Amino acid sequence: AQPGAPAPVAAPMRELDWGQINFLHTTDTHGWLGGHLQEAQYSADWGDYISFTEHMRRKADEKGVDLLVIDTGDRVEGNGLYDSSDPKGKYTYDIFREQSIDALCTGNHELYLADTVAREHSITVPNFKKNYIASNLDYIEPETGNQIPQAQRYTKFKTKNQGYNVVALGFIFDFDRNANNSVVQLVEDTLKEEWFQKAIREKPDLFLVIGHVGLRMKEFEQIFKVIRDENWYTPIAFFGGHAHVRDTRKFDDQAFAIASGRYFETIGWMSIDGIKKKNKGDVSAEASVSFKRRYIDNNLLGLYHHSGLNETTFPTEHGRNVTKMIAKARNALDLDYTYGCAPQDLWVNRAEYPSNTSIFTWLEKEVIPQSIVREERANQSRMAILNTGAIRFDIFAGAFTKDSTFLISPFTSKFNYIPDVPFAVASKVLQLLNSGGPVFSSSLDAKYLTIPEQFVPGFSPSERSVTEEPLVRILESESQKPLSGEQEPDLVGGYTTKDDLGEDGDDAIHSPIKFYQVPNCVESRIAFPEEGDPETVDLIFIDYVQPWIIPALKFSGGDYSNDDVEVYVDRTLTDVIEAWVKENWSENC
Ligand SMILES: O=c1ccn([C@@H]2O[C@H](COP(=O)(O)O)[C@@H](O)[C@H]2O)c(=O)[nH]1
Repeated sequence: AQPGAPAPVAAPMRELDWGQINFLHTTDTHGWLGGHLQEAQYSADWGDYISFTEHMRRKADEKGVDLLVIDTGDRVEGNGLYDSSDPKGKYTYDIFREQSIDALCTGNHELYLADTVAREHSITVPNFKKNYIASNLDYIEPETGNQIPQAQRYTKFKTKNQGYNVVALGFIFDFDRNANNSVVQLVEDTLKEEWFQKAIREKPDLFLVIGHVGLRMKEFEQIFKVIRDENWYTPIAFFGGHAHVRDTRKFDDQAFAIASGRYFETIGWMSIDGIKKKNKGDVSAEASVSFKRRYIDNNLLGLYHHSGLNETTFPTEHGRNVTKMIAKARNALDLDYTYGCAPQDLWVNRAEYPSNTSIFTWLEKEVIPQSIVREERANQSRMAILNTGAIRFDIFAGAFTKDSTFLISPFTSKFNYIPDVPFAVASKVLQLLNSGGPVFSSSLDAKYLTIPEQFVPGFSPSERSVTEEPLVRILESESQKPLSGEQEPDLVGGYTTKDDLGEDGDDAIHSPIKFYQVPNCVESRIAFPEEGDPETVDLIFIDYVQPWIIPALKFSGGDYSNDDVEVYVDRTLTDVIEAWVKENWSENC
């Protein structure tokens, strides 16, 4: 863990079930390689994960089974360690590559900006040359304009100890907001490609499908059907992500998918037993395969527990060195530099919106009205719209650092506007953005305005609960009682996941708390007349929302196009929040 990270408290634990093939999985780490410095439950860093993996690989060798390490993308955007350097990722690509990873793929965050796409192609792909898979993603070479696969389309390998033949595929969901030096092929079309049809006829002992794909999205289902039609009994292990939740989905008795949360809070564990090795010429034979899963809270006590080691025996030399690399990078970037002191916690979805503890209420009532202003139009009534997905993380009471600004909002979107929109038209926009529906084309689903945890309808984040109190504070106020006798233990708050395999997936047994739905967008009304409505307003919006704003205005009776849009404030939300905190929370903690 990083210097200054809070120490975790022991929780009652569920063990890891080992099988013939075992997997460790990360996804949507978004640059959190230093772990969580304000939450003890997730405070282990990438160096600790490397130590853990080394121990688990040794254990696998001792048991004569296999262990594969997977990462399913969105490694960038969301943490000062990645976002605050120039160029972005100056330190994180080198830190990430220290882990030995058997299969990895691209997420949508590696594709939003052309620079990020190019860095992925020139740094991460060669760093993991044999193991990086890009089944439906191409890169446009800047020198030639040629469209080439971002990486190999699939891999074939034999596992080290059990000698299983594996065919591995690596997908990104049908993402269409990628920069124009990348091409995402629809999954449905990829499945018809000749190479794919050949891959699914390789007759391996196991198909490994990794993807930056939410488990309840259509893409894994499409892939499952096509592989299963050709291979009636071959086990298929899916590793997904994107929705930022812990989840396991059953496709059939021999095909399961796991998603391992977000922000390096979770290390996913999947194990498979009962795989039948095919002899040459064998057709697929029915087998009784069992899949197990565990969501490991990423903290040192848990990692000691699962590796059977302790503070002295756990850190490996390699792991220790990577922990030092991270600390050095954090220092070089001055990530602990304090801009101010947050007087209270402000939650993304652990508090109701609107409320005094909602981060969106704070932005809507204080930050936006006080910050989003253009001098020459300061007296003009205005409405400013922000999508809730622009906010990625909570604010904890206490020091608000340079790092905090990027944890909350790492994006480079700025503020645009359309001047002098009739109020009668502009006032209908927010409701349309929040209700979604047929106003927007299918590729413009309004759910992509909100936080990823709400992407799946009816899949309430309240079922994926986290603590009511910041975990650090729980540690200070309570001691853990042993799980014995009549006494109910005081459980540390944390994830209490329900998935297709039941309610026993999390390694640490936690007490749950409530999560709340947040709207797709929020709106501030600024410089409005004291009485009555203005005739016209400046309609301001963070530029990510623009593709939805234009059809919403059309539907409301305003015939606007992208040509009517101008820059309002040429600063990112990250810059805006930083300036506001310096001005308003300037006292020391
Ligand atoms: O520039 C951006 C990019 C993304 N968002 C929001 O993030 C989600 C996607 O999150 P994942 O981490 O990829 O799951 C997107 O739907 C937007 O809500 C943004 O606001 N600005």
